[in-house]
Amino acid sequence: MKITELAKAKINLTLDILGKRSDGYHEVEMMMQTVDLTDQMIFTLRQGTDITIECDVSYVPTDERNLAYKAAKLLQDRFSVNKGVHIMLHKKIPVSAGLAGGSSNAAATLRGLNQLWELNLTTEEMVEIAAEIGSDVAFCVYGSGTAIARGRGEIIERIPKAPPMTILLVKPQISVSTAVVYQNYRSELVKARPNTKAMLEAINEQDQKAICDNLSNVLETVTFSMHPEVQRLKQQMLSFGADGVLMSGSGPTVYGIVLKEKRATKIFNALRGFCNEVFLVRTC
Ligand SMILES: C[C@@](CO)(OP(=O)(O)O)[C@H](O)COP(=O)(O)OP(=O)(O)OC[C@H]1O[C@@H](n2ccc(N)nc2=O)[C@H](O)[C@@H]1O
Ligand SMILES: Nc1ncnc2c1ncn2[C@@H]1O[C@H](COP(=O)(O)OP(=O)(O)O)[C@@H](O)[C@H]1O
Repeated sequence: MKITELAKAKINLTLDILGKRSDGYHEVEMMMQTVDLTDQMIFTLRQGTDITIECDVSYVPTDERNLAYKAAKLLQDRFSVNKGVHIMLHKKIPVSAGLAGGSSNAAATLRGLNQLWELNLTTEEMVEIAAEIGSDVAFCVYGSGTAIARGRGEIIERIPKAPPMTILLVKPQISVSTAVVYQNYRSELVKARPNTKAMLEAINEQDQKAICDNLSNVLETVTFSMHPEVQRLKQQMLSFGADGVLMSGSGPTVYGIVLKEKRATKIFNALRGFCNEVFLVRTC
């Protein structure tokens, strides 16, 4: 028996930090949006209880460090499952990019194994389990759409879908650690905080221009100071004519919303001249 699931990347339309928590995490308020850059995952039932992972790119761990493995093991232990699985992961989402690739794989594993192992879990039950794997996994359980994430990211309020928009994603050839970025966050260095209410209104009214005007991420202050080339990339995308540009999550991916289709293709080609990893995607 085989189950196929698609794992979508996310971008943060807003990301605000409200304070530091006693558990070491940061209290966040962020608007999350899926885009149609997807990994494909194929789950095949195995005899015995082994969990094995195969991936078509060499730099993703295929052992217990893989978030998909963690999700499978958690389900197996929690529900005393005496079945195994082989997971084939076709990777398209750049790794350590601020696009929640690993989290989305973990969420797709919860959905896939819920079917393969016939666990009959509700979405809400999967969301609860997701929080034990990572802060971004809960949002990814829903598969697609727009939401506000609070707490350490695991409390999800689903909101109306953002309008369909063309997005350019650019992943610079550097690696940033989410933990290090959060550790180095200093609220006094933030000049303008996100206005979540204004962004919500913009989405409710399907006002693309207002969405572009309200993009905001307080973690830019940290990643830009560690890697000035990420800030330069943002400036470049704005000067090329993107309508709104923001770093996603802890970075280093920078995305641009381009409201005119023809202009998006032009900017895409210009960026491909000097960046390896550029993707033209849509909100979904
Ligand atoms: C910044 C964001 C924005 O969507 O995304 P990415 O850049 O990773 O895509 C998320 O908050 C990342 O979520 P995720 O990548 O799941 O984080 P986790 O594995 O739970 O935590 C990694 C580390 O980040 C820090 N962390 C994470 C979340 C949070 N609310 N406060 C924190 O301080 C902690 O130091 C933790 O050890
Ligand atoms: N299924 C997975 N896909 C990608 N990376 C994974 C996966 N499982 C674990 N990782 C590890 O998780 C880390 C963060 O990866 P990723 O989820 O792509 O980052 P981000 O949340 O910044 O988008 C990397 O060090 C990577 O090796």
